[in-house]
Amino acid sequence: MPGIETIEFQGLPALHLSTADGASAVVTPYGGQVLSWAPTRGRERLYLSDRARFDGKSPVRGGVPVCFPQFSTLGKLPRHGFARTALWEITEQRSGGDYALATLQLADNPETRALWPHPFLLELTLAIEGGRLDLELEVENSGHAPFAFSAALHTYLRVAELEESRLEGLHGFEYRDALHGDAVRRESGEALIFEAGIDRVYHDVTRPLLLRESGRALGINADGFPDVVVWNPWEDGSAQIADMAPGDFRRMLCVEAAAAHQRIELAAGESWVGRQTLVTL
Ligand SMILES: O=P(O)(O)OC[C@H]1O[C@@H](O)[C@H](O)[C@@H](O)[C@@H]1O
Repeated sequence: MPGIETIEFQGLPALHLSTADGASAVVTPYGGQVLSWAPTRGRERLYLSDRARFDGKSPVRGGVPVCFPQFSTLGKLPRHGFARTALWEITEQRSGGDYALATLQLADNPETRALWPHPFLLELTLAIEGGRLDLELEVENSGHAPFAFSAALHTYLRVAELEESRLEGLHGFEYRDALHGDAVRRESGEALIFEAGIDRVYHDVTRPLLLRESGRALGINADGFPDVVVWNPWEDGSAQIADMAPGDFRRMLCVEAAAAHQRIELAAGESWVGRQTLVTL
């Protein structure tokens, strides 16, 4: 039956969204994290590690973790902030014949204020329709003083074979390369191909991206998020990652919509919105 169902996913509470034409997604309030997305007439498009921990404490390796209020180690908080390990609340569920949508919220609470002293409201909305997944992250400053944050939708895309995949659209953009001493360079390749680990923040990306694989392609568009992070740990990096099987680096590529290069300043009472859309082509 298409619509929205409450399910248990690896022991976590979750919503299963589906449409009459066969698209589906799973999201859990734990971390406000999308765990699965399959478009109409298509296979799963998100990577989720077989070794992911679903203990309600650890970050879940895969799907779309929400990084907030800190991207990576750009601050004093735990890596990628606290939103991905906090319990969010489901606030809206809606579906028609051809679409399904859910909204989850996370508000500041004693645990978040102990780490980061600001009142805020985060809202994640996911919507599926046909070959499309829309993710929207809204950040509201619900306090009386300004704050600054960095953030990302840390999307783990599933690929059949990374070495046969290419990412188009980043040509000409400046990036910071975390694997080469944070050197800042300009992308000179027409497409990124993957033959080694990669951990880059591309700045102010204004074009949609295209992930090409043999036999299929995925359009990746962002709005509001100025940056794109491209990450794959490769063989050496994944040896340090306990919750990922050794060969899995070939099956995933993170293409993240991020506000990482510069923090976003939000005045009291103001909101900011960032989106990432994935479309099968
Ligand atoms: O292992 P974590 O905390 O989920 O982070 C994974 C990766 O996330 C990426 O966004 C960062 O650019 C990488 O540096 C980091 O290693």
